[in-house]
Amino acid sequence: MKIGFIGVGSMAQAIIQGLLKAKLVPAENILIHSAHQAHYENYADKFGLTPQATNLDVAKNSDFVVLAVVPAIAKAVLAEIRSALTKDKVLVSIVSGVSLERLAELTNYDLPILRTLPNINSEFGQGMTAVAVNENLAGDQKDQALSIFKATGEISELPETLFPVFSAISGSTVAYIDFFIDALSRAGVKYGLSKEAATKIAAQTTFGSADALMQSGKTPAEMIDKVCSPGGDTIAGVLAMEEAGFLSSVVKGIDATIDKSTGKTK
Ligand SMILES: NC(=O)C1=CN([C@@H]2O[C@H](COP(=O)(O)OP(=O)(O)OC[C@H]3O[C@@H](n4cnc5c(N)ncnc54)[C@H](O)[C@@H]3O)[C@@H](O)[C@H]2O)C=CC1
Ligand SMILES: O=C(O)[C@@H]1CCC=N1
Repeated sequence: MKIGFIGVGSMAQAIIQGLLKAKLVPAENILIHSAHQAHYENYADKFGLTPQATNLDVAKNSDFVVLAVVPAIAKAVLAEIRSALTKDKVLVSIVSGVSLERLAELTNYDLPILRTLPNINSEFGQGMTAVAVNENLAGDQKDQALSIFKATGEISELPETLFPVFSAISGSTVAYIDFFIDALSRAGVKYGLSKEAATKIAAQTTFGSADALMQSGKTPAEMIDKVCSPGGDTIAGVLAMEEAGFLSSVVKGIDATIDKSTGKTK
């Protein structure tokens, strides 16, 4: 099983590192090409991957061709590799906002296609990836395609209509959680902690809270209630955060993310 990456930016590197840690395939079975020769050749050299001179070579020599470029150039790159995309290969897209129908239109209608929306936590095996397949992808070929993302975390098969909201509360939310951790850490610095100590405390607390929530099977509201002692400190903090607009600020951020990914805003 050879997995080729077209584009070796932040997201492709996270998936590649996750695959290497999971040992899904030998490193040399990962083929890469991107816009910057010095970068992709050094990266391939460092991790034992196989560099390819062109996007077309990646497509010709891989069983799974992962399109990992920004949405604006997806069309041009697909035109470049279209002739090599035969139906014994699977096109795997991680590109935000490009539908299965559009991917088929830009390639060949008999091509097996997996559309995904991963997140950057794939690097450490803690990814969360939405997946949707077209009618040409089934059986072993589908299982193998999904195994790429199962190796780097959890997957969720979703209708494409829900991809924008998934992308907002997962792909983009990695940044929003870090934004929250940074805000907590700055509050810690305000009261005398070093930035390093405050960040570690805030990050471990975020990690532990997510883990406890999932292990307990309780709702977030139930977990909040367990921490809010009657007449205590936490309820005072929750009310002050809400007075400052915590909930509506988060939802407005998600609204803006969805509007951007669906082309409602520039
Ligand atoms: N960064 C993230 O957390 C996530 C990103 N995505 C999607 O992943 C895709 C890539 O995003 P990032 O990795 O963040 O962007 P990036 O800018 O870090 O990476 C883009 C890569 O494409 C390469 N590239 C540019 N022109 C090329 C060409 N003509 N042929 C081959 N390679 C070319 C660049 O050299 C670079 O390696 C986007 O479509 C984005 O929607 C999806 C989910 C999460
Ligand atoms: O910011 C972006 O456009 C991509 C899509 C989801 C996460 N990063």
